[in-house]
Amino acid sequence: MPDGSITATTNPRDASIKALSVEGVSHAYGQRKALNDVSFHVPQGSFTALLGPNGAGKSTLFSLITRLFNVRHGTIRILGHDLTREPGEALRRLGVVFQARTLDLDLSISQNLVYHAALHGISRKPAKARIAEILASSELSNRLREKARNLSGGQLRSIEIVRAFMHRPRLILLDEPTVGLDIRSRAAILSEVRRLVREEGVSVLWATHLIDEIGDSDRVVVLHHGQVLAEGFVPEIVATEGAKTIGDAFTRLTGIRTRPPGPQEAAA
Ligand SMILES: Nc1ncnc2c1ncn2[C@@H]1O[C@H](COP(=O)(O)OP(=O)(O)OP(=O)(O)O)[C@@H](O)[C@H]1O
Repeated sequence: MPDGSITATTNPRDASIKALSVEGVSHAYGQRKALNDVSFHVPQGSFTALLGPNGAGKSTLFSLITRLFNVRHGTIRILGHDLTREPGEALRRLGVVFQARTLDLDLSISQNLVYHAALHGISRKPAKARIAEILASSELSNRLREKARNLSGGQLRSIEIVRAFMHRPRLILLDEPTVGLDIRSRAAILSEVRRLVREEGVSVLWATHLIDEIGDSDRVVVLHHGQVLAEGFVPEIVATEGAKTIGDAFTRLTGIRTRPPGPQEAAA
């Protein structure tokens, strides 16, 4: 029996079991090292930002956690379940929002969500109840019969987030979910995910290269050139770096100057 699996099964709320633990993970594309001995964790019930510039290795890491790639060096555990030794147990506790859009635009919003729920063994009635629960305070609850192609980019992303939450996973990965969205949609999506973290006690790993998406009480993992340069709550990282803000700390760690949102991101 793998380490931690008995405790994880009998007491999933045990805080000593991490929602995600990544230990000594490396990955290379041929000669190019994308991840180099990466270790960090996501505590249960936390919003953890994986902060890194383009090419840092965020998508590679997500490909390993979702098992698109095999973990060849190191160990990844989801709620104590080793991804290599117990892939079924690990993956059924996981929800994912990939960077690329993945809804079927010719199906209705409801059909997209009910179909996904069916893949997780959830039948139509409980699936519809779950959709209503997640979308209780959203205007999208009145548009479930519309084709997905009628929605804006931000609304499509919101539905992908609902879809990731449908089967009540304990850990959700979001790979740069606000890329290409205007500033208002970005803020709406971020606050919706934060609400679900609070209300459902789910754990989130939110990959981003945008400093302004990080809140003062978030945990942050700074990834650069495939290596973890810092991990901790924002005030800890800021203090350790002798910085004033998390943006400042990021610049000290990586040598990269942060910039305000670009024109598309800023357009309301
Ligand atoms: N299929 C691939 N073949 C070769 N090199 C790759 C491949 N995919 C990624 N890389 C390289 O691995 C490194 C990490 O890339 P990765 O896409 O994981 O970073 P990222 O942080 O997700 O960046 P982005 O935000 O641009 O997607 C980069 O140097 C990238 O060029």
